[in-house]
Amino acid sequence: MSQATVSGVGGEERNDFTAAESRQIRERSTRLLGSLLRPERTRLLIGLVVVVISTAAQVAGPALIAFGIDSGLPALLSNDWMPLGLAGVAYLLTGVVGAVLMAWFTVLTARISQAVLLDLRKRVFVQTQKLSLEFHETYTSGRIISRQTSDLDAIRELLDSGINQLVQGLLSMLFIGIALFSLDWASGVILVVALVPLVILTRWFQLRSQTLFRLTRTTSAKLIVKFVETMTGIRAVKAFRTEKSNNAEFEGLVEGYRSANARVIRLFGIFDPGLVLIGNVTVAVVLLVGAFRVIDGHVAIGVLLAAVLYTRRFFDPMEEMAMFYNSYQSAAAALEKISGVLEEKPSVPDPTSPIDLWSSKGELTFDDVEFSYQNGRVVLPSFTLHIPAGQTIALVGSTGAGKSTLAKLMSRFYDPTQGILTLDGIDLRQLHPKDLRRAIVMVTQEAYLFSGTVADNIAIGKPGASRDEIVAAAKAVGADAFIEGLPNGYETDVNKRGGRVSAGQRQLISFARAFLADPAVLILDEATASLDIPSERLVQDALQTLLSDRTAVIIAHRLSTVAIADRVLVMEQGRIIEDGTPADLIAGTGRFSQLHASWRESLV
Ligand SMILES: Nc1ncnc2c1ncn2[C@@H]1O[C@H](COP(=O)(O)OP(=O)(O)OP(=O)(O)O)[C@@H](O)[C@H]1O
Repeated sequence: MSQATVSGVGGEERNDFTAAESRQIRERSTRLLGSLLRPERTRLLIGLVVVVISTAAQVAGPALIAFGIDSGLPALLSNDWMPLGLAGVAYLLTGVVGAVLMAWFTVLTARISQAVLLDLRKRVFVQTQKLSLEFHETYTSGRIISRQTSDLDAIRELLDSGINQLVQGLLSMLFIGIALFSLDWASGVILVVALVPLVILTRWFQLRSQTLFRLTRTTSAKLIVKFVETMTGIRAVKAFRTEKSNNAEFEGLVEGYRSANARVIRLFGIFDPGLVLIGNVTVAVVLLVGAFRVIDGHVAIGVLLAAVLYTRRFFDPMEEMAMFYNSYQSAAAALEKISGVLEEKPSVPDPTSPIDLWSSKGELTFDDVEFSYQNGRVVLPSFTLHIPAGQTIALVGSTGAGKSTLAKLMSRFYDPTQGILTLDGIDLRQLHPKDLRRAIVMVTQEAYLFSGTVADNIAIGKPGASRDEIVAAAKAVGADAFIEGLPNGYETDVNKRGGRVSAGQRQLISFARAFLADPAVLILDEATASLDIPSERLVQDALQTLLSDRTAVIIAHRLSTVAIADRVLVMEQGRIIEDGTPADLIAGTGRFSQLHASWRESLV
């Protein structure tokens, strides 16, 4: 397998990585983690010092008890309260210091994790928005939602508690080991022996859980994808009554998720009691061996008590550390996926040294342009086309002919695979993105309205537009009348009940948006065939206003639109097979005159 297959989101669907590919993915995650943690390095350093002191203070407890019992009590019998008093004060002090520092550590790590998560969340949003349409057309919305939700949650879980517990756990085990060996080496040796079954059990758990956790993640991701897909396509679901089969499929997925989780729980069902058992047996052995040695006079009673307390405490973080492994696994997988998305390069990159175009005339030229999507099949074979400034072009052709593809090239959603596409003589790839967006606007079929008011939605065309400008734009395209009729006029929330607008009205709002943007080139995917006649007339009038004084390319679905065009391009299988004025083409005998005839028939 070539290395290139795992770059970006390429390896997401695979789990048969070679060693080199795994390394590549791991390095990518590590790089991302490094770049996220770098700004937090001062806090991290303080946090490390704080947790070391706080754990040491907490581990001091049993040793002080041993001192109190073995030295304090005998001294007290001879009326010397000093050693016991010292032990008591020290115990209290270490307790307080340990607690205060622990609180500080918790706050510090929470701050770090918040900062890291916020940074990551922003990066994912900025990146997914920056990625070209090509990425979004293949990477499903369910997957992109998973990146921003469940993946970030997995990382949050790890940062919020997992890492704290791991660091505290490891330090505590280390300090306890040292304390135990310095107090009573025999108990220390028993603890080391106990490490053997502990390591075996943990290793067994790790190996088993790795596959199982991966299974729970993939099954839960499938659930999300199915859910998002169904809800995005809810209209088609309702129209074709696919609820039943969707339910059945979803049930199957839920069952898969449940059984994966059940297997994880069963695994914990063996691991947890196993840990407790090893802990208890070790404590019993330490107590038993210690008791004999106390009787022999080798060990003081206080030391034995401390040894038992230490042994007990040694096992306390084990369960949490095993859980850490769980959250670490999900977080690592999440980070791998997120780093893949962040590594993706936009297929339509911004120019490195952009050319400014202050005011565009709107002249478009395709010079020997060829285009194929990622799969390599040539959709638009090499062609040359000149669109003079100010011309209104109707693009017609049967479905799949390549009309939308041509439109997507003009608005630079994609770049040509060969040849050059220029605006006023400048290669679109060289044009400053902000100038490009100002000069060329595409109104898509969906006429998408974002949450917010009608006014907000129109203002998208020109951020910061005044209310007068917004109303003027609405008036120009004939949208003013219906907007004034909405419950709150321009302030009506388009997503609230009562604010719902019809397809034609949505189209008008998007026209007002485009009018306000006032681009030199307007590209319009005209999908208004379903409108009723009055709405159609309204939209038609709006269109006339919208198109005047600019270059316009309309994917025309209606005869009335073609009539207002200066020029018609007929496309077939990616080629422009006819090019002329509507009148000339109708008079001819080509594809368009047939199309025109059948349109006419459909009107009578
Ligand atoms: N993202 C894509 N990846 C691969 N192939 C694509 C993609 N989008 C479109 N195509 C293919 O490109 C060809 C042209 O599609 P295009 O959408 O441009 O046609 P169209 O003329 O606009 O059709 P319609 O009128 O149905 O919208 C079709 O064969 C289609 O299958």
